[in-house]
Amino acid sequence: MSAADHTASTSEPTEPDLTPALSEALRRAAAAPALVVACDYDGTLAPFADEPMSAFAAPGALDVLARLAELPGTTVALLSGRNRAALAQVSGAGAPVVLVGSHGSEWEGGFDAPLDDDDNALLARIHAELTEIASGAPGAHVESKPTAAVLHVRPVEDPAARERATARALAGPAAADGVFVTKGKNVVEIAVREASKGAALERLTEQAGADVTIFIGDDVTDERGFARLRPQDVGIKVGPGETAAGHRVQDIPAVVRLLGTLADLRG
Ligand SMILES: O=P(O)(O)OC[C@H]1O[C@H](O[C@H]2O[C@H](CO)[C@@H](O)[C@H](O)[C@H]2O)[C@H](O)[C@@H](O)[C@@H]1O
Repeated sequence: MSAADHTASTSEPTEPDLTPALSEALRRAAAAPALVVACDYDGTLAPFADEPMSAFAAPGALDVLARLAELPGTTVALLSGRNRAALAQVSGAGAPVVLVGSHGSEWEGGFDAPLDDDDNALLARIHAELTEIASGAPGAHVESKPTAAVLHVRPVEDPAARERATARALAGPAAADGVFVTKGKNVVEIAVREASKGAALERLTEQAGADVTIFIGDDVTDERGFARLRPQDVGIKVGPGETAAGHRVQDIPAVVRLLGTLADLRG
């Protein structure tokens, strides 16, 4: 059943935000001996902001994650496109919450495959080209990550300038050989290493020996995570848009309430 089907079948939800199917899935997950709860950060737990380091977690989000992470047999993870240091800083989250950055490729011990000289040279070139593109679109800026450079156009007021900058990035540095491109929400990210939230979820699931994994996300990059969930797992898409997730909630406050419901059921 698709997320749209679940959204449509809202006859008798037990919580205002939750369809009966999602309520039942949470009840089942809460009873699992080993549970992973993995959440995307931006757009899932934190409202968007023009300046990435000002995108703080929604009220109650960190408290409920910490509460879940204290429960026996429960692994809680933030699985973000951000680099790990930025994720830790902006979210304020830390152990026992597991932080996985750079779209699933950056763990506590760093990257599995660190960059070599050629990768670093390519990354520097991408960064320079994106910086030149950003200089032509007032408000645009470039975020540096260990394996990627990101053109941000959210603060660009003129929609035509925003479109132009995005198109230039896609036609220019994003079309180079050996790069991996992610077009997210008002961002074009160009990486020199491939990363997948799907592979990261599988690793979290295996490490924890999880009977059930819950993954919550809002962006296109999260679709690679939803696509790799097992039948017994629970994928939850936040907000509108096509998705491979089996369930959907409307917005960030609904995510915080849902996590609270899960903690109550499991606690
Ligand atoms: O996987 P996520 O945790 O959702 O991270 C995805 C990207 O999030 C950040 O960009 C997004 O949030 C910014 C702050 O609100 C916003 O300005 C931008 O428009 C959004 O796309 C982050 O800066 C990126 O590095 C992440 O890849």
